[in-house]
Amino acid sequence: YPFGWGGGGGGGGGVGVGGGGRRPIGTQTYSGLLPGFYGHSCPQANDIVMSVLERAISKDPRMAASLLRLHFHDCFVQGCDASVLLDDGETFVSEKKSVPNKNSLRGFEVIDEIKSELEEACPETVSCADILALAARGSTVLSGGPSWELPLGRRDSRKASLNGSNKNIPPPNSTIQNLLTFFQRQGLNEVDLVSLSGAHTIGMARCTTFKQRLYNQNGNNQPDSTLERSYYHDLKTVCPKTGGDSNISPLDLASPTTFDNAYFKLILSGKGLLTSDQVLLAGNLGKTMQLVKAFADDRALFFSHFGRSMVKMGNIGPLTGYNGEVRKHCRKVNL
Ligand code: HEM
Ligand SMILES: [Ca+2]
Ligand SMILES: [Ca+2]
Repeated sequence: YPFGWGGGGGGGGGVGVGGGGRRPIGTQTYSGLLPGFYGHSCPQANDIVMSVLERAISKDPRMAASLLRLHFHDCFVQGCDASVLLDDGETFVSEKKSVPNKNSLRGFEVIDEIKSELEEACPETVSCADILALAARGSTVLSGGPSWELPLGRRDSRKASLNGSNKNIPPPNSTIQNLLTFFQRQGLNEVDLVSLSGAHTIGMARCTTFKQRLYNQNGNNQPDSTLERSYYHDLKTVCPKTGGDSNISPLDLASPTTFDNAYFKLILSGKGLLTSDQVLLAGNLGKTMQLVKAFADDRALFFSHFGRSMVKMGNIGPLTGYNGEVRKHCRKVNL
């Protein structure tokens, strides 16, 4: 697919920043969400999330990455409203069938397990959208990454958008300009782009998402010149010219299950896996190049920016108050 996951640029208008707006209050951004939202109604919510996560991640260390990614793929489509968790409905098609999501997103059973434990402890109280946000933070922490104060109170959508999912999630062969446009559409900037890309410090990617770099990056049957030689040869064994499309390779070959800043160090040595990783440096955009270097140099700096950007991403277009609902099952809307 010459333009990544289909859609490419274009469209998408209006999805994202809706409701809430973004009034600055001190250094925080106002979203209508509050860290203490379940303080009385379900004080044990985070503990329940963490205990399910601990079990799931010790059984499958990649699960932390998969859950972190779920929150991202939720927030970029209609805002952080758990739309990504819905199976096909009567009036909409599941986002699980979109090009970026199908045969790719994982972790739905873990979210179901968290939801069922929460329904037992605090019935009809904690939204699926908040579960995604809590699971993303918990997964980061359990992988050795930072924690942050997490605003809560998102409500769940009554619909999904297959089209929004195809249009709003950036493809892996994006240019730096492309990436910025996708992020700006969600109210996110260059700093957020670089810090949130640092999520690729954990997890895996399928051959199909980076094959073009190995065999035909610019339509000239040549590999991507920004790809380091020995890494290029290693990748070819995982991802042959024909077949093997669902073989997987770590996004951060140095520490694929540890949340650290190795991802940025690898980019500095030409070992970013996806085009979208390597262009943060090779795209020749001063601001993102400087940030890659700064984060490679200073893990604490990366961690503090990552937390801040995760809060910003988590504040995209939430449903609050009487909008939306608290689903009883994360895969379907309430009757
Ligand atoms: C900047 C634009 C981004 C692009 C183009 C991108 C693209 C991708 C692709 C192609 C994969 C591999 C999927 C597969 O092969 O099935 C992936 C995996 C992943 N992405 Fe991103 N991503 C981006 C940003 C983000 C953000 C903002 C986050 C979270 C904050 C994130 C978290 C992850 C994680 C943790 C994985 C590994 C998932 C797993 O192992 O199950 N990505 N990404
Ligand atoms: Ca959503
Ligand atoms: Ca790592």
